[in-house]
Amino acid sequence: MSDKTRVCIVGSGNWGSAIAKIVGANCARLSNFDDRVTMYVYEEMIDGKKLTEIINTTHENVKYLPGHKLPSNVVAIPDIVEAAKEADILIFVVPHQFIRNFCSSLLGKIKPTAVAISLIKGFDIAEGGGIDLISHIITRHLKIPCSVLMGANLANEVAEEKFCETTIGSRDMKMAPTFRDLFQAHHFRVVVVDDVNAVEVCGALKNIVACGAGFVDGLGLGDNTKAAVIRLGLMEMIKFVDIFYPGSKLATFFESCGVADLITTCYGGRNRKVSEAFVKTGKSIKELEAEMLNGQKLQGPITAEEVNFMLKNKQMEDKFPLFTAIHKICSGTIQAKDLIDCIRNHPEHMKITHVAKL
Ligand SMILES: NC(=O)C1=CN([C@@H]2O[C@H](COP(=O)(O)OP(=O)(O)OC[C@H]3O[C@@H](n4cnc5c(N)ncnc54)[C@H](O)[C@@H]3O)[C@@H](O)[C@H]2O)C=CC1
Ligand SMILES: O=C(CO)COP(=O)(O)O
Repeated sequence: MSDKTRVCIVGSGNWGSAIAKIVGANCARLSNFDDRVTMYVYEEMIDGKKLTEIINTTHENVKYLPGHKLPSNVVAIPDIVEAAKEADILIFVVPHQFIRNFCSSLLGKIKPTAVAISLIKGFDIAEGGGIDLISHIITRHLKIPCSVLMGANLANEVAEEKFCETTIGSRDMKMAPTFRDLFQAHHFRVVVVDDVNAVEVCGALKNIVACGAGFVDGLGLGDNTKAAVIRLGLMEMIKFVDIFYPGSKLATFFESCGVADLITTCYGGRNRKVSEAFVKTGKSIKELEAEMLNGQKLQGPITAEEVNFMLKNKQMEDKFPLFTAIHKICSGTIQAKDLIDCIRNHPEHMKITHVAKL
C-alpha cells in the first residue's frame, strides 16, 4: 500500500472540472500525494459516447469545461464508490441538491480515516424547520471531518488561470498545510481560516444576493441600485451569520469567501445571468436554467427557498427583507419590479448609529 495521500474529487461539473486542473497538477508535482486523482463523473452520453470515456481519452470535460485540458493523471470514474473507496481526501463539488444521495451511496464505503473538504455552495433543509450546512451533512452521514473551500472563483476564469484568491475554512489546523499544497497554484492563492461555518454560509448566501443583482440588471435599474442590493445583501449575510452561527467573526467577510465572492457572483455568475433573463423574458427560472446553462445547475433560487423555509418557520422574514423578496420573486409570489419596494424600508435604513472605530 502506498503511504501517499490519495485524492478523490466527487463531482465533475464546471467547478469540479476547473478544480481538477489544479488538484491534478499539484498531485502530479508533489511527492506526498499519489499521482492518480480519481474524479467521480455522473455518467451521461455525449454524441453517443460516455462522458467518462471522453474525459479519459481526450482529457477534456467537453460538456462542463470545454476548451481546457485536465491533467492526464485525473481519471474519470462513473461509479462513486469505486472513485472514493481508497481516498484519504475527498473533495466534494456537486450541485448542493444532490449531496444527500451521494452521501448515502458512500456510507460505510470510504476509509474511516478519510477527511473531506466541501466546495459546495448551498444548504439543505433540516428537520425541525431549520437548515443544515452541507459540510455538516457530510460529517454526520459519513462520520468524517469536513473542511470547506469558498471564494471568488468563477470556474471558467480559474480554468483560464486568471489570478484569484480563495478561503479554506478548517477546524483542524494540522490539515492546513496539506490543503494548501493540494489547492494552491500560482494563479489561485489560498488563505486558511478557522471560522468554518461563516466561510460556508457566505458561499451559500451570496448566491441569493446574485439573483437580486440579476433582477436589477434585468430591470435596467443601474449601477447605484445594484450596489445598494449588494450592500444590503452583505448586511443580511452578516446578520444571518450573527444570529444563526454565533461566535463567527466579522473578519471572515473580508476574506475571498465574503465580499469578494459576493462581488464576482453579482457581476459574472450564472445566478446573475439567469435572473437577468428571468426579468427580460418572463420565462421561468427552471426553463432558463435548462436553456442557458447546458446542464450546469443554479444554486441561488433553491438556496433562497431553503433560507426562506427557516426564516418563515422562525417568523423572521421581515428581518431579512432582501432574501425574502428574492425568494418571492424566484417562486413567482411577487414580481421582480416589486423588489425595490420590498427593500425601500430595509431595517438598515432605520439605523441611527455611531460608527465603530477601526
Ligand atoms: N461553477 C462555478 O463557477 C462555481 C461553482 N461553485 C459551486 O460548486 C458546486 C458544484 O458546481 P459545478 O461544478 O459548477 O456544477 P455544475 O453547475 O456545472 O453542475 C453540473 C454537474 O451536476 C451533475 N448533475 C446533473 N444532474 C445530476 C443528477 N441528477 N445527479 C447528480 N449529478 C448531477 C452533472 O453531471 C455535472 O457534473 C456548486 O455548489 C456551486 O455553487 C463554487 C465556485 C464556483
Ligand atoms: O460561486 C461562484 C463564483 O465564486 C459561481 O457563482 P454562480 O453559480 O452564480 O456562477
